[in-house]
Amino acid sequence: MEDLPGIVITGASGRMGQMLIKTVVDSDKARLVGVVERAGHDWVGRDVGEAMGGAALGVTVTDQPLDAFAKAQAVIDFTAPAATIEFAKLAAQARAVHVIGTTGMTNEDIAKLDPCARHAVIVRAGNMSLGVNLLTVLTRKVAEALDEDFDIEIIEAHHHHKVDAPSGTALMLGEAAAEGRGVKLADVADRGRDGITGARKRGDIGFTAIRGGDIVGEHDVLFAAAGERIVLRHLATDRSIFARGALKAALWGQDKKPGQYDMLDVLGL
Ligand SMILES: NC(=O)C1=CN([C@@H]2O[C@H](COP(=O)(O)OP(=O)(O)OC[C@H]3O[C@@H](n4cnc5c(N)ncnc54)[C@H](O)[C@@H]3O)[C@@H](O)[C@H]2O)C=CC1
Ligand SMILES: O=C(O)C1=N[C@H](C(=O)O)C[C@H](O)C1
Repeated sequence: MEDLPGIVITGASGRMGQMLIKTVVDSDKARLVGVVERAGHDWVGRDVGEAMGGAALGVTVTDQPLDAFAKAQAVIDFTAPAATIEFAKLAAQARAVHVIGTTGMTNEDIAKLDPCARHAVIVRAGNMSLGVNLLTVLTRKVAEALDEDFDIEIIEAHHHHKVDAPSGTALMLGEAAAEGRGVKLADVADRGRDGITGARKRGDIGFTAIRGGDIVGEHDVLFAAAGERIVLRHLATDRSIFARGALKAALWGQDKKPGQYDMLDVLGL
């Protein structure tokens, strides 16, 4: 047990934090060595199992990430962009694999990961599930096969707590579609239609975000032409798919050279 990779979970009380804690505790391939919450959170100082409403796990929630990371082989981080950038610096200092599930990061945020990846392995993906990563491969292939007579639209739906749009997954799918078309997503993305928008521009990739209730995550990639439509769809019904993918990434990263990777690398897709 002692020689299994030690994992720290950040954002312990969050929807994904709690799912990740359960996934690591139930795994026979890793052990939970630390959990982090933001300073001032009422879980700090408590046993995380009890804070989650169950039996004690012998791991106390801390607001001192570096102390926790120093004891770990990997950090799994589904929090918020500003926190993730700080955690990347600390994970690099601790030489721990940093698995980043946080979405809503700007290009400037992402650039701040570059110096960290010189010292440690970073695996980052807007969606850690096998199904969505396979969908990105299919999306690229379909976009490659069709010309601009097919309008590409990405429609995503999430729970009403979600703070960023389009979702990280929608952007991954958009990148895949743009790659298939041989264009840059930044040049063709249409992300905010409202009012008199004018007719759709040929070649654009459109995004629509639905927010409501407890939807875990749904993504459609629509290829619409005159007389026919193709829809590629992924429906997530349980957050465990993201947590399992993140743990797989943390284990995969153990023997890799410092650098930035994604789930296509982890899954070999
Ligand atoms: N890549 C993927 O497969 C997936 C990514 N996500 C992303 O993960 C992120 C979190 O999602 P949820 O768990 O639903 O959100 P949430 O709001 O339930 O949890 C976020 C947690 O992070 C904590 N946090 C914020 N700042 C912190 C700091 N400085 N130090 C420590 N903890 C801090 C909050 O207190 C909270 O507990 C979002 O960006 C979401 O889009 C969610 C599901 C799957
Ligand atoms: O915030 C969420 O919940 C999710 N976020 C990720 C995203 O932005 O795509 C992944 C998943 O869809 C759930």
